[in-house]
Amino acid sequence: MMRRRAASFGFAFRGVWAALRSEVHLQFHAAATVVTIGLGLYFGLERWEWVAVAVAIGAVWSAELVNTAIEAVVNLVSPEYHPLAGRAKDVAAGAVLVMAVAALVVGLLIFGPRVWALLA
Ligand SMILES: Nc1ncnc2c1ncn2[C@@H]1O[C@H](COP(=O)(O)OP(=O)(O)OP(=O)(O)O)[C@@H](O)[C@H]1O
Repeated sequence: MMRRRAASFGFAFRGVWAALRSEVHLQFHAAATVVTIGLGLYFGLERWEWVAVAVAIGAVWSAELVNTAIEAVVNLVSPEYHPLAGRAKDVAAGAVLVMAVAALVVGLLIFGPRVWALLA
């Protein structure tokens, strides 16, 4: 039982790693994550601000991973052109876009005033 659990974790980590290696978007998220955490440490964010940042980062990664999974399944089921295949990919990409915009808003609300104060 425990061994199966551990194996499932292993598959999940392998999935994150494989997606990270193949998906440029995820590499961008990784870079953005490092920069965001660095800025958070630099500005000494409050506890609730870290909560918002952590949720935003996790949600974007999660959406991008699900998008990557949907892309893979669509390519498997419909390697040739099909309007529904295109629709599925567009909608999955839309899910990432919505979350990325929400994360951007979180970032602007938390870091905006601090960066502004630094520059002003
Ligand atoms: N099988 C398909 N049938 C119809 N339209 C497709 C199909 N595959 C992809 N598309 C269209 O192309 C867009 C981009 O596809 P996809 O996300 O797979 O990227 P890609 O062009 O294959 O390469 P990459 O993922 O590296 O950017 C989709 O959002 C969709 O509009």
